[in-house]
Amino acid sequence: MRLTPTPLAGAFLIDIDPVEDERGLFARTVCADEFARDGLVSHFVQQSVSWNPRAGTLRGLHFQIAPDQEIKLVRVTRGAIFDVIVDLRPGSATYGKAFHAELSAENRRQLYIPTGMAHGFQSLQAGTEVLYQMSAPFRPASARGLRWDDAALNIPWPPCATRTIADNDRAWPTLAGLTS
Ligand SMILES: Cc1cn([C@H]2C[C@H](O)[C@@H](COP(=O)(O)OP(=O)(O)O[C@H]3O[C@@H](C)C(=O)[C@@H](O)[C@H]3O)O2)c(=O)[nH]c1=O
Repeated sequence: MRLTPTPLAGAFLIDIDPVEDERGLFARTVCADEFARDGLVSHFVQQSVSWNPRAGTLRGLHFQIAPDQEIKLVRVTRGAIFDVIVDLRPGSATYGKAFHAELSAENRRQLYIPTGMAHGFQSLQAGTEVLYQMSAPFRPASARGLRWDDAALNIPWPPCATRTIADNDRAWPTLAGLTS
């Protein structure tokens, strides 16, 4: 596995180191020892799947507040996403900054998201399936969101003919609104 730090401290892109032969490939996707070397946790308490039949489906930006803040490990098992995180850690040198990466079934890339970040994605292909592992259980009372199109975040969402977004995701506050 190759762990590459992102500009947002504590967030990593994780790529596999495949061993290939005539049958295909084999590769580790989580390793407690390798994760621990870079300070990553590998104990997750929930795993969830997100199915997106249409391209242009946008989910997010989501996070949970204390005491239910969660680490997420995200990968795509079918299709592709434009995956986004935003640093919401008070006092962080990159507070309010966004980072994005393309995760796909083809590139098998994972994004490790530490606590204190909002997360969202846009599906880039019809029939995209996203698999999450989470370090803390889902608690509806702690679930919060941030506006995906807040101009202050300057996220270069890929253009698409039709965007599918849930009403609650259209109604989250902007970054300025989160702190006021
Ligand atoms: C997130 C979540 C939702 N649910 C339920 C609540 C609701 O009835 C239904 C759909 O929930 P949502 O509309 O919040 O699903 P969705 O908008 O796909 O939420 C997800 O968005 C991405 C961006 C993330 O980062 C995830 O952690 C998660 O927040 O599933 C769970 O049971 N467990 C969970 O972990």
